[in-house]
Parts: sequence; C-alpha cells; structure tokens
Amino acid sequence: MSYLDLDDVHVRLGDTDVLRGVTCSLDARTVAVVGENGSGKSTLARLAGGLTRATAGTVRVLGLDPARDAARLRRRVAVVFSNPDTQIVMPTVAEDVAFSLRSDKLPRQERDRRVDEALRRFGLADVADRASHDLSGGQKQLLALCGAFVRRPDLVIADEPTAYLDARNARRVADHLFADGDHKLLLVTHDLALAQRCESAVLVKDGTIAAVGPPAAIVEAYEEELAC
Ligand SMILES: Nc1ncnc2c1ncn2[C@@H]1O[C@H](COP(=O)(O)OP(=O)(O)OP(=O)(O)O)[C@@H](O)[C@H]1O
Repeated sequence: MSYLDLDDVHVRLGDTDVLRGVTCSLDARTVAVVGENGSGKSTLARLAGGLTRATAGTVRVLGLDPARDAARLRRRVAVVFSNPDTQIVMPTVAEDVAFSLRSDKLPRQERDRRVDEALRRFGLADVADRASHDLSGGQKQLLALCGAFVRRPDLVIADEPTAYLDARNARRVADHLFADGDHKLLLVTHDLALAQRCESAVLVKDGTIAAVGPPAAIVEAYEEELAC
C-alpha cells in the first residue's frame, strides 16, 4: 500500500508556486528524491512530514490527512534534516533521546530501556552523559537519527542527512537509514550514489515530478539534464 499519495498538489510560499500540480503514489520501502537546487525537494519532504501545508490538492501520508490528523501523523513520522543543531534540544545526549519519547507517556523504566537500546544501536552509549552540543558533527547527526528512530516511526523523512558529514560518518548515517526495519524511508539527497541505494527514485523539476522509477534510470535522466 502506498504511504504517500499526492493528487494535484500545489504549494505556494510567499509569492512563489513551489510545487505545481504534483501527483504521485509512492509505495517502495526506500525512495530517493533528487533534483536541482530550488526544484522543490525539501518542500515535498516537508509536505510529507506535515510541516508544510498544501495550498490545493489532496495529500495522504500513511493514509492520514496532515491537515486533519496532525497529531497522529507526528507520532508515526520522523523528520531528519541536514543540520542536526536545529534538532538537538536537551542538554545531554541521553536526555535529548528521551525527549523524543515525551509524548508517548511510557512508564519510566520502559522509556529508559528504549533510550539505552537506541543509544547502543547508534554507537552513542559511551557519550550518553555528554553535553549534546559538544559532540562532533557526525555524532550530532547520529544523535538526531537516534532521536528519530527511538520513536519507532513508520516513515522516516531525511532531508540531505549526510550533507555536512565526512565519508565515514555519511556511510554510518546511511547504514542506519537503510537498516532493516519496518520503517519506510523518503530520502532527499544530492548524493547520487546514495540515491541509488534506494528501491525507487523521484526526479523533481521546477516544482513538478518529472519522473518516478528505478534509481539508476532516474539518476541517468537527471545527469543528462544537468549536462544540458
Ligand atoms: N518559505 C518560503 N517562502 C518563499 N519561497 C520559498 C520558501 N521556502 C522555499 N521557497 C522557495 O521554493 C523553492 C524550492 O525550495 P526547496 O527548498 O523546496 O528546494 P530544494 O529542491 O530542496 O532545494 P535545495 O536542493 O537547494 O535544498 C526555492 O525557489 C525556494 O527559494
């Protein structure tokens, strides 16, 4: 079943028509979103995450209407951006991960168990009590991911999550995003090798979806376009 259904969706921000009549139905477990700067990729990601509203058209994310089911959507969708500093809110690493579970109202023991498990999985157990803002850039992005995954989301939306990372940390972050699990992944990226790890890809052009298909074919079409 598709988890992102858009029907003739328009998004107008200020005096710009950022998305113009987007229709698509995405059901692959991992989907890359590629396209030139300013084409509308982040807006598409924010729309899917319920962070930006459609001006017109129909949006369904995991079958939910973001305009009516915002709270339910927030529980099931996690969004990760390129700059982890914008997502770290608590003084220590462990507190920051626990903060992600605040609305789940779990018993304290269960919450602590889930935080410990997530810290171990993301290689952050040794820095659990460190000040969040003292982490390296790579560790901060792992912390942002850890906070996203500890909630066990059905859909992870990652907008250029490896943009500021060195090759080793970029690989680590990507491996977590692609790790086996029940979550779907919508990945906005300029890293075309990373895009090709996805099962499907979307090419965004001038606020519209120019093509959807196997990543190799979409990347080839995009590279041809860039060469023009
Ligand atoms: N809040 C806003 N108000 C007005 N225009 C906006 C706003 N947010 C984005 N835009 C414009 O919408 C267009 C698409 O932006 P978006 O960030 O979705 O593109 P993108 O494909 O993700 O770009 P990049 O690859 O550079 O991150 C750009 O022209 C941008 O300037």
